[in-house]
Formats: sequence, C-alpha cells, structure tokens
Amino acid sequence: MATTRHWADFQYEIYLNGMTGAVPRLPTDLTRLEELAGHRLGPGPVGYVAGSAGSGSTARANRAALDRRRIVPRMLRDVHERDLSVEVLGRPLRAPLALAPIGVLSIMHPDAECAAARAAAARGVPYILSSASSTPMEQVAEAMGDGERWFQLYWAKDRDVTASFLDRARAAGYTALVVTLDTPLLAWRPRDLDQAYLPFLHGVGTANYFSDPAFRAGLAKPVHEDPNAAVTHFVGMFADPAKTWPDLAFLREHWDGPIVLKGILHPDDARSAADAGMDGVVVSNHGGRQVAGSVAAADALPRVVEAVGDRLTVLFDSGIRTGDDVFKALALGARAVLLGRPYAYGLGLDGQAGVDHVIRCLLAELDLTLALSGHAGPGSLTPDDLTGESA
Ligand SMILES: Cc1cc2nc3c(=O)[nH]c(=O)nc-3n(C[C@H](O)[C@H](O)[C@H](O)COP(=O)(O)O)c2cc1C
Ligand SMILES: CCCCCCC(=O)C(=O)O
Repeated sequence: MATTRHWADFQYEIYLNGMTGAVPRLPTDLTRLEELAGHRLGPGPVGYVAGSAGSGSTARANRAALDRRRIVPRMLRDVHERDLSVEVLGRPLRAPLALAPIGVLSIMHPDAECAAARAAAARGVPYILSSASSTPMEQVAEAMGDGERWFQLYWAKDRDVTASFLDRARAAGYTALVVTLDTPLLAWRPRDLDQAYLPFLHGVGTANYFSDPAFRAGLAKPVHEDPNAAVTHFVGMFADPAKTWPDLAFLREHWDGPIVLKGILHPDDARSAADAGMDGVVVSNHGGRQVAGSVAAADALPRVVEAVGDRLTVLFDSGIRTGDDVFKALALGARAVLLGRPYAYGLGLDGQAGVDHVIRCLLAELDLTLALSGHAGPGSLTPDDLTGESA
C-alpha cells in the first residue's frame, strides 16, 4: 500500500507483509501484551507496571465498566472517507489519543521515555511526559523534535522546584500542563510491597529532580556525593498531601498555557476545576493504582461530562486496551483518551517499534470500529451509540 489514508490501512499492511512471510512481532490484540511482557521482562518491572492498589478491584472495575457498555452499530451510513482528527486544548490532533504519563520507563527499556516519545511524535500523537521520568524533560523534548508534548506535574512540596519545573517545561516546548491530583501519597500496592520493589528508592524516576537547580539547592551535598540523601529529599517532597483547591492559583500564575487536572472522578471536583480557571480534566483513577475500591473511571465519566462538558475539555483514561474501548469513552463524552499500560508493555517488548505497534493497532481498531458502526469520525458519537448504562 503506497500511502496510508486511514488508520485502518495498517490492517492491509499486515496482511500484505504476510505474503512475504512476515507477521507482526507483537500481538495485535493488545490485551495479550501484559502476559507476554510477564514472560520476557523481570517480575519487579512487570509487577510495578501491571500492579494496582489493594486487591486490584479498581483495575478490574475499570475493565468491567467498559466491557459492560456495548456498541450499537448503525448501518448504511457513508463511512468510506473517515477522519479521526479532533481538536484538544486548541491543538489539532490526528486522532483522539495521547500517551499517558508513565514514570520510570527505564525499568521497561533502556531507551525509556525517548523511545516512547519518538514513537508518539512519528504518529502525531501527543506524548505526556511524567515528572517521574527516567530521562530529563529537555532530553525527551530533543528526542521528539517538534512532536506535540505535554508535561505532567507531580506537584512538589517545594514551590521553587515546582516553579523551576514549569519554567523548564515551557522552555523545552511542552505546550500543556497535566497536574496529577490523585497521588499525594503512594497507595498500598501489594504486588510491589511483596517484592519490596520501588524503583524510586534506587534513583530511577528522579531525573527531572536531580537535574533541577532548585532541587539541588536543597541538598547539603551534590547528588553524586550522597545519592541516598538525594533520594530521601525526593521522596519527602515529590508530592504534597496538604494541598487544597486555592493552591491552584500558584500554578495558574506560573503557567500561561492550558492546565488539565488528572484524577478527577466527582462532578463537584470537575466544577471546582472549572471555577479555578483550569482548561480540562482527565477522568482517571490512575489505572486503579491509587484508591482501591474506587469508582470505575468509565462509570464516573458521564457525570463529569454532564457537569462541565460545556466548560472544560474532558479527557479519559484507566482501562483503555482496545479500539472499542476508545469508541466507548468518546461516546460517553470524552474528547480524547490517554493510553497507559499497553504502550509501556510495547516499549518493554520492542522499544520504539513496540510503542509504534501499539499506537497503530489501537487506532486501526478504533477506525474500523467507527466505520463498522456507521461513524466517519469521533464527532458523531453520542451515548446513544451504546447500550444500557450510558449515564
Ligand atoms: C507504571 C505506571 C507509572 C505511572 N506513572 C504515572 C506518573 O508518573 N504520572 C501520572 O500522572 N500517572 C502515572 N501513571 C498513571 C497513568 O498516567 C494512567 O493514568 C494509567 O496508566 C491509566 O490506566 P491504564 O494503564 O489501566 O489504562 C502511571 C501508570 C503506570 C502503570
Ligand atoms: C515516590 C514517587 C511515586 C510516583 C508514582 C508514579 C506513579 O504515578 C505510579 O507508579 O502510578
């Protein structure tokens, strides 16, 4: 196939390659990646990525809430020309997808965030870099050229460090700020506790901090002279459970681009975000990694959309594994979704090519699901395209 007009063309590319004996290096059913990663990568890293809070009930609920909703396909609608593009936070995107912020990616692959960011940039998908990345934000920005990038903030106790992160992110071309609110403390995560595995304690995921002048100013000795003290300083200040809504004014003053609050599940919190001058929210329970027993993200989405859909950009994550999951989130009112664990597994299994594979599979499947359900793009989706609990 000479040119790719539709994301679904990836399907033919795979079949055509098959005529020369080539088959995809990774499964095209992305739900199989976790098991494969479990065989090929160490139990610590895979346990950290796959794991969740408590007994895992929130992560299971995320999947169940998406599965429970079923698509009601419509027939005889012209879908031969399709366009998945959307505008998000004033930026045109090729598809309603961004890569979610995932910290410590060097536990999955040595090329870590740079490989994931390059794959995203090559497909026109925004990459959201975690504060807790294994690679400094400037290096990731350089690796992805002019690719769309957003910066995820873990809102440090120390205001100077936060202000410094925002200055650095702006200078490195990150256009939007995603402030994660659901991790003021690390949750009870039995899979990591049982292995006593926490990458941060080994200095993984601290690159933005250790390279930061304001962070370093708080250390008695340079990082290389006393790395343990640097890690302790990081753990003590990476987030702040004392923050409240009025504190958002500080971020609004120091960041002139769009600000999106990640981890919103209650409609009143979404309203507070709008009242505080924020631009968007991510309806997310952190992939079930924070509050065990939490509401499933897809169950929270309709109420948030109803509360603020006309005031804020509503994004969604937690449980997205397939193109039909994306379809459902969009039909429930999300403007776009963030993809989490599947791309981390793709990275672990095949570096940048693995992330590319994951992006292409997801968007090809979305394109086909839309077309086969009578939609030429995300714009025509409504809750009426789903059965049952669309609210
Ligand atoms: C290993 C791992 C690390 C994560 N690190 C971050 C992070 O640094 N910042 C953040 O806001 N969210 C982080 N998340 C949460 C994701 O951004 C996203 O909300 C979650 O993965 C979505 O759930 P899903 O993977 O089940 O789709 C992390 C998730 C995983 C699996
Ligand atoms: C001590 C730092 C914890 C950062 C948490 C990273 C994350 O969001 C996750 O693992 O989930």
